[in-house]
Amino acid sequence: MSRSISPADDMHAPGRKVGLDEVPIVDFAPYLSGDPDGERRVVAEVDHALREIGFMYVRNVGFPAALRDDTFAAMRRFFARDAGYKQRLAWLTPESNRGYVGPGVQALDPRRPGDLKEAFDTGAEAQGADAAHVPSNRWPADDPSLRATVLAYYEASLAAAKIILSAMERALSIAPGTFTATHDAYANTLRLLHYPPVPHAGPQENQIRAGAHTDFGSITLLSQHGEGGLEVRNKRGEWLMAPAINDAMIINTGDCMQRWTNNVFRSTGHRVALPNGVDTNTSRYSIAFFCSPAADTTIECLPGCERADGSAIYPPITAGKHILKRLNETYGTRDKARK
Ligand SMILES: O=C(O)CCC(=O)C(=O)O
Ligand SMILES: [Fe+2]
Repeated sequence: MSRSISPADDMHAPGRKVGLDEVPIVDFAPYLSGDPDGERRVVAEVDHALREIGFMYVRNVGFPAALRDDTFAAMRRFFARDAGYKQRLAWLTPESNRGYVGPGVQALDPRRPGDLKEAFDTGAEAQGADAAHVPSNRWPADDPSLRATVLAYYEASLAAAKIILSAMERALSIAPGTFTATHDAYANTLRLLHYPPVPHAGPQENQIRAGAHTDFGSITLLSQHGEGGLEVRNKRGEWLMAPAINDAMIINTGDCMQRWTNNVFRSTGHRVALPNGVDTNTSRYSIAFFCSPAADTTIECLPGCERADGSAIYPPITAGKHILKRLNETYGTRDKARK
């Protein structure tokens, strides 16, 4: 079934099922066991996955399954509310990047119509004096358990992300803390996603659930509910279906990490297609935890990642500037969608 697809031209042809040699499953149990051989093995697996494909499934990274189930239940409740309720919590600016994003508002592939999805973006709550510069979450006042569940999910995701980031530091032989100590600030985004049913006559030409894109930050931790729908582009340009696997999260590296590592770790294109390529009468839910370094972190070629001649591909940039630029590109359609 393997075929060569030009991603730009073939929006609707479904991908083929991914092979585990292509997106491997990395079991973190040996990494956390304290056994040096086990640790080395996991680090090597992470290194291979992120250099070769930029995606991996991760198991046993300490994320509580019950919390994932609770969060899916809470977001199902939220997205079932009427449009007016959700719109009162609307996402307002790329700078704040918090709140409800309605259908068609974001186009992850800016050359395409807006994505057939709705989202709710949240982040860490400001502590003390940080409130002066940290954007506020836009929680619904009548559902305190949504806030509590989502904030718990945020904390558990950050803890899991730090374990993965520490393995990545070891894979690159860079100073411990280079990644783990720069991801504590308020730059991470926890995004709840709902892809509603798509009626047969619904989509515009080339409109899918999430257009082909790369992620903006350092790593993304994704939980899919049910059947999946995520597709990952391999080096040959083929779309591979990456279904939900029990007890595993999908991890991928984003543009910021690719830039930081001078392209050693890949930021790989992906999208969410329609299950049968045309329409669907089922909803899909997913949760993405987008990790980004603190906004003032300078992203420049890490030691050991230089090209053979010692040079770097990219000039230095701050993480905040880089992420804001990418957000702005994908929200170019928002004024159109509101009309
Ligand atoms: O919903 C998904 O499975 C992936 C969404 C995604 O790639 C994104 O929002 O960046
Ligand atoms: Fe993505």
